[in-house]
Amino acid sequence: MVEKVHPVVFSHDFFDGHEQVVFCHDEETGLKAIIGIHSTVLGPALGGTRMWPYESESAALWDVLRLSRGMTFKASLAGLNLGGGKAVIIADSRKDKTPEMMRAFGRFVNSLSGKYITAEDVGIKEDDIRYVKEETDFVTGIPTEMGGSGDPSPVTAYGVFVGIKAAARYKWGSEELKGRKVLVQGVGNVGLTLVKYLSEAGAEVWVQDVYPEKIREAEEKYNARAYTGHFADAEVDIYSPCALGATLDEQTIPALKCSIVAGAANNQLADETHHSRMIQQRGILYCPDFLINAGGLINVYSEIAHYDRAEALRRTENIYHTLLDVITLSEKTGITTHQAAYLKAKERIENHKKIPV
Ligand SMILES: NC(=O)c1ccc[n+]([C@@H]2O[C@H](COP(=O)([O-])OP(=O)(O)OC[C@H]3O[C@@H](n4cnc5c(N)ncnc54)[C@H](O)[C@@H]3O)[C@@H](O)[C@H]2O)c1
Repeated sequence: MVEKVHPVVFSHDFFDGHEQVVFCHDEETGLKAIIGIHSTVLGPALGGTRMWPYESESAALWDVLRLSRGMTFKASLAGLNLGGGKAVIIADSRKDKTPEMMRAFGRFVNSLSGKYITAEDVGIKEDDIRYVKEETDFVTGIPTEMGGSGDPSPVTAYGVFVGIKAAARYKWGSEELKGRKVLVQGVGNVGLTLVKYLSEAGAEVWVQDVYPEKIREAEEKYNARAYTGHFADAEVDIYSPCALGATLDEQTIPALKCSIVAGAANNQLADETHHSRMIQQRGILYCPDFLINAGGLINVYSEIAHYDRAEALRRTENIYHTLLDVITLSEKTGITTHQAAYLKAKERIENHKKIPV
C-alpha cells in the first residue's frame, strides 16, 4: 500500500502567520489551485498566479506559501499600499491550460471579494488573464487594449537591470557593465528583456533555458551566447536567476564563481537565513529577490493607483537607492542583505499597524 503524506498548513514551515489559504477545485475544467493570502495590513493582497506541473500537492503548497509571504515584503519595501498574496495552479501550462480553466480560477478569485488580486506569473500570460477578467475585477496585468497596464515583465526586467547597476556600483565602484560577464538563467518573459538591457549596456551575456527555442531567440535578437554547463560553475561576474526559485543552496553556493547574484526569480534562496549567510561569507553580494524584482508589481499597481508606464518605470528606478540602503544597513550591522531588506520591509508594516484606525 502506498503511504500518503498529507500536507500540513497551519504548522507548515512557511505558514508564517498567513491570514488565509484557499484550496480551489473545479471538477469540470480540472482546475486545482491554491491561493495564499499572507497579509492585508498595507492593503489588498496582490500577487500573480503561477501555473506549474508540481510533482505533489505539498510542493505546490510550499511554493505558494513562500511566494505569498515574499509578496508582503516586496510590496512593503517598494512603498506600495498592498499586502501579499499569490496563487498557484497545479497544471502544465503547455498542455492543460484552457480558457474554461482560467475562467473557473477567476470565479474563485472573485469569491474573495477583493482581498486577493491576481496577475501573471510563470506559465500565465496576458491572454490567460483576459479569461480571468471575464469573471472578476480583482485582476491586474490586464492587456492595454482592455484598459490595463499590460505585461508587467518588461518593468520587472528594468528593475532587475537597475538593481544590477547599483550592485556593480557597490562592488566595483562603477555601474558600468561593459565587458562584464552575466549569466541569465531562464530567458522567458523577464529574462529575455533583461538580456536586451544587459547587451545594450555592453555586457557579455550568457543564457540558459530548458527550451532551446528560447535560447535561440536570445542569441538571434541580442547576441547572447548559450551556456550549457551547471550555472554554479559559470565563470561570470554576475549570476542572474530568472527561472524558478531555490537555486541557491548547500551544493550550489560553495561552487559559485560570480561576485554578484541579482535576478528576477522569486525565492532564490532555498533557506533564506542559512543560505543568505553562506553567500555573505563567500564575499558574494546577494541582491534580495523581493527587492529587485518589484518592477512588475509597481507596474500592476498602476491599475489601482492610476499612473502610466512612464511613471511605473520612474518609480521602479527607486530600486537602485533602496538596494544601496539595504547594502549599507547590512554592512553597518553585519546582518545579511536579505535580513536587511526583510527588516526594512517589516518596519513599514509594523509602523502601519500602529496608525490608529
Ligand atoms: N513576470 C514578472 O513580472 C515577474 C515579476 C517578479 C518576479 N518574477 C519571477 O521571475 C521569474 C521568471 O518569470 P517570467 O515571467 O519570466 O517566467 P517565464 O515562464 O516567462 O520564464 C521562465 C523561463 O525559465 C525557464 N526555465 C525554467 N526552469 C529552468 C531551469 N531549470 N533552467 C533554465 N531555465 C529554466 C523557462 O523555460 C522559461 O523560459 C519567476 O521566478 C517569477 O516568479 C516575474
